[in-house]
Amino acid sequence: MPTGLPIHFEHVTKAFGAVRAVDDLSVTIEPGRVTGFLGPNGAGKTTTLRMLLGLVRPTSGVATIGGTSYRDLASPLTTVGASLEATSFHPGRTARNHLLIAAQASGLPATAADEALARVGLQDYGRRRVGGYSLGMRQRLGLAFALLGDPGVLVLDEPINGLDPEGIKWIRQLLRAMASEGRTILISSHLLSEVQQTVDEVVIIAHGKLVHTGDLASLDASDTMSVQVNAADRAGLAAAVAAAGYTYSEMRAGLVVDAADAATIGRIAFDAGIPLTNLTQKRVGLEESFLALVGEEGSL
Ligand SMILES: Nc1ncnc2c1ncn2[C@@H]1O[C@H](COP(=O)(O)OP(=O)(O)OP(=O)(O)O)[C@@H](O)[C@H]1O
Repeated sequence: MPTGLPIHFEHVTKAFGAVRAVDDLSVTIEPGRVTGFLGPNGAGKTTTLRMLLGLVRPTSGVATIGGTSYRDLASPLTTVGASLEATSFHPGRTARNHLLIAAQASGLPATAADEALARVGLQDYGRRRVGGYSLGMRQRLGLAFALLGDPGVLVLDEPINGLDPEGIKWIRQLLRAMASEGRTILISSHLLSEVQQTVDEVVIIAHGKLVHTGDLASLDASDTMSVQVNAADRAGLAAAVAAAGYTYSEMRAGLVVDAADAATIGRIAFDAGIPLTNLTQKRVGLEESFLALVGEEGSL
């Protein structure tokens, strides 16, 4: 069984002229979990992954896999598998041939190609030319390349982008299964909603800087809870809520009281002698918390 290794970024900075694409990023990605690397377009995700894979040299800081820089890994392909962008495949060549060539070049046996094809569900299509592949099949083939050396660490840039619902379900199950085998799985996305059901942990960057890291639930902080409440005497309710120091917005279905819990709002209404017709605790969605963290850019 391949070993999942931690990924460390230590004070990693990459400047392109005046642009700090990545700015003093320090974070650890643990094995056995699926970690979502999130941020709006241009936040610096691809540059960070490229530094991790030795494709771009950091201006300062170090990125390591199990304590070793990619360039110094004794056996890169069996340590870390990566798929950075939609790889261009020769349309006239079969998927199996593409993989066989890559396996041979890396000193892996031919069986590695068939195993990778099977792992991504392309075993029945491996002898077809890639030119006839759908986008989803190409994505699977890209993943097969990443899996060729059966690595313990998987780094995938936007792997869900362009997949149909069935493909999304499939990759979700695959990544979760691989994490439960103890592998380290890092996947980037500019949309939290796209990876929300796949990831255990999130690392969020904006303008090259780390803005949040933790498990998915940590995004759903309690101070982002609100209460939806209504009464026949809505004006009286609004006055009582405001007098207790809460801010609210008025919706068609009632008031939405910010940063409040249902028990407290219920008591305020009771004390004011206002019978309620509705009292519901609302959580601000994860997506909204995410957008609040990454700022306006998040809506791109
Ligand atoms: N080779 C380069 N030369 C100059 N600027 C670059 C280069 N590569 C990236 N940048 C800049 O660095 C910033 C971060 O880009 P990066 O591609 O890492 O972001 P990203 O989060 O991956 O976004 P996307 O999802 O759109 O690819 C952007 O402002 C980009 O224009």
